[in-house]
Amino acid sequence: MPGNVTLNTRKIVILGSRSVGKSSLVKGFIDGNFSEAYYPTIETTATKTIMYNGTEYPCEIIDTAGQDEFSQLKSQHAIGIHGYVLVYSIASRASFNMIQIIYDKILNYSGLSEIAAIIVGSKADLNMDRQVDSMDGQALAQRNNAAWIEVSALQNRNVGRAFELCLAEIEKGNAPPPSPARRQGGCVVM
Ligand SMILES: Nc1nc2c(ncn2[C@@H]2O[C@H](COP(=O)(O)OP(=O)(O)OP(=O)(O)O)[C@@H](O)[C@H]2O)c(=O)[nH]1
Repeated sequence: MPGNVTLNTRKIVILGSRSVGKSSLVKGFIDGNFSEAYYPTIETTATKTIMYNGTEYPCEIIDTAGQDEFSQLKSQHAIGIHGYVLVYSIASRASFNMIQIIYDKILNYSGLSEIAAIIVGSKADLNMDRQVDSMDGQALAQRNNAAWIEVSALQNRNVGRAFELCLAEIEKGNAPPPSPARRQGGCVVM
């Protein structure tokens, strides 16, 4: 939304293996709809305002093409991004294994030691076909200091919550420094 960028605008990127339900998650969040049809994504950006702690954050949500271990992270997915939604399907162990690979690629590319991220187990309605225990998802998130949630776009379960938690992760990192600013040798340590 160029022209409408405010100080509060946050950029969020959705990454994960092909067909895990990234677009369905975004669509469910933006307009509350779900479709059985599968159209591989090239890349789209949606915008929606998320309320957090009484403040409105206009969010640019970038839905990407699915990744595999050989995909190169694009610079626009690693630079200038406030938060990440990393999606695997609870019915696909391979998609779960991709999360750490993607996470490490982001750190490598950006040079950051930590990012604001939520790890999302999608298709939670497919419990009969589950290949990833909730405990495994939680442990992965804990290891990477990320939030975690299971969602179902089909059942419209936890869809909005996933984005709110992502924003919470972003704003945790944006917390104002403890005041007064610590001074060392006359310099303010930022
Ligand atoms: N059962 C179930 N199916 C889902 C859910 N979310 C998405 N799907 C289905 O999974 C397929 C892939 O969904 P997409 O949202 O297109 O997946 P994607 O991750 O955006 O795919 P790429 O664009 O290839 O990366 C579609 O057939 C969806 O209907 C869900 O919560 N439950």
